Amino acid sequence: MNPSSTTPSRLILDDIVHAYDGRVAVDHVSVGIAAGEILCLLGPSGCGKTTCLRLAAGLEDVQHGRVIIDGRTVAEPGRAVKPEARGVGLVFQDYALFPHLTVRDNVGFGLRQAGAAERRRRSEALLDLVGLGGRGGDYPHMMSGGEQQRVALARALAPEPQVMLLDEPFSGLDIALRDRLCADTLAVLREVGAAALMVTHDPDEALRMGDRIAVMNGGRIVQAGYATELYQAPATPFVARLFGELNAISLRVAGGRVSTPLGPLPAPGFADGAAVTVMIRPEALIEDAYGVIEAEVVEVRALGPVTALGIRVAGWPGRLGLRLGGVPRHDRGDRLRLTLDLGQTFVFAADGR
Ligand SMILES: Nc1ncnc2c1ncn2[C@@H]1O[C@H](COP(=O)(O)OP(=O)(O)OP(=O)(O)O)[C@@H](O)[C@H]1O
Repeated sequence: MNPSSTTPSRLILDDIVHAYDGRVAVDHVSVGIAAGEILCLLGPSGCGKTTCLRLAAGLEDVQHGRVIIDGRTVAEPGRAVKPEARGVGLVFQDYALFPHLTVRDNVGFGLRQAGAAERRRRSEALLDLVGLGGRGGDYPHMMSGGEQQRVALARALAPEPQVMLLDEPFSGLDIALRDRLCADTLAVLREVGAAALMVTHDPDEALRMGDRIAVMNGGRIVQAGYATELYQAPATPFVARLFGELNAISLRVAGGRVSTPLGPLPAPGFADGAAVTVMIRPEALIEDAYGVIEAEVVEVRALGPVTALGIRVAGWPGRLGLRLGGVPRHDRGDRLRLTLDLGQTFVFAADGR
């Protein structure tokens, strides 16, 4: 992502390279996040996400590149503004609350300059904001894990940071609680208008939380953009697979297209004879009484809101995955007619990753 693009960025990581013991963990990463915007760094374990966050927070010294907050360089090789002087709020998974302080005092911890009355007023207001109004007198051990995480969020927001850094803030929570906390956090971040950088390995969480998503792999950003861009136009098979397993087949291009057992697909930009991997999302296969693709159902799995079918189509090696909304309406052995949604099919160079 180009940090000098249209909206002024409140937080910029500019050409960050970082190595541990000579092994590169972050490789020329640049991101810019505007006020009121949430950018999710999404990628598998070990791809360098947390290192980026730690560099932005000042918990790690910058070896190459710069961290810029509100136009001010806060870290570059050999020079670093202290973490507490960066105006940054941190919500790290293991950023424990102080057990001997009440929830209210935990939230007010970063407001020591304010008078006692003001500190109390602001702590209570923040607890209201995260849905914990009236719980200020409790101690952390009296709260559930999700409630403690909301307290941690309120504590991070208390000094009204211009920048929020969140590292897997919802991991380890059950789905219902995670969804609620995601929504709460989103609302709070929007209200305070901070620039937020959030790390997650969970694509659902990134889609839910991120205004934009930067996908990392092997220390690099492989694609960055709006969620719809990543979903509809993945730059690599890796990005395509992030949002669910795909049906894949290896073929060769002929006459600007590739002939698949599901019909021909355009293959612009590929030379004749080029080896390609065709990837088709399960949701690209649409049940259609007039469809030209004939399939046989070989597997039916009810997944709650959707049903996953395994189907066979003449010429396709193995089975294809397909998803239909709702409870199962098919049995093994049923025959289906399908149409292919070309918007959810992708042609990548065979050696692409
Ligand atoms: N303090 C350290 N010393 C040595 N190597 C480290 C250190 N911290 C991270 N690494 C290595 O750097 C790479 C990137 O780690 P990082 O924690 O940034 O990745 P991540 O994407 O956040 O992973 P996870 O989701 O598992 O936390 C990994 O290979 C990791 O083992």
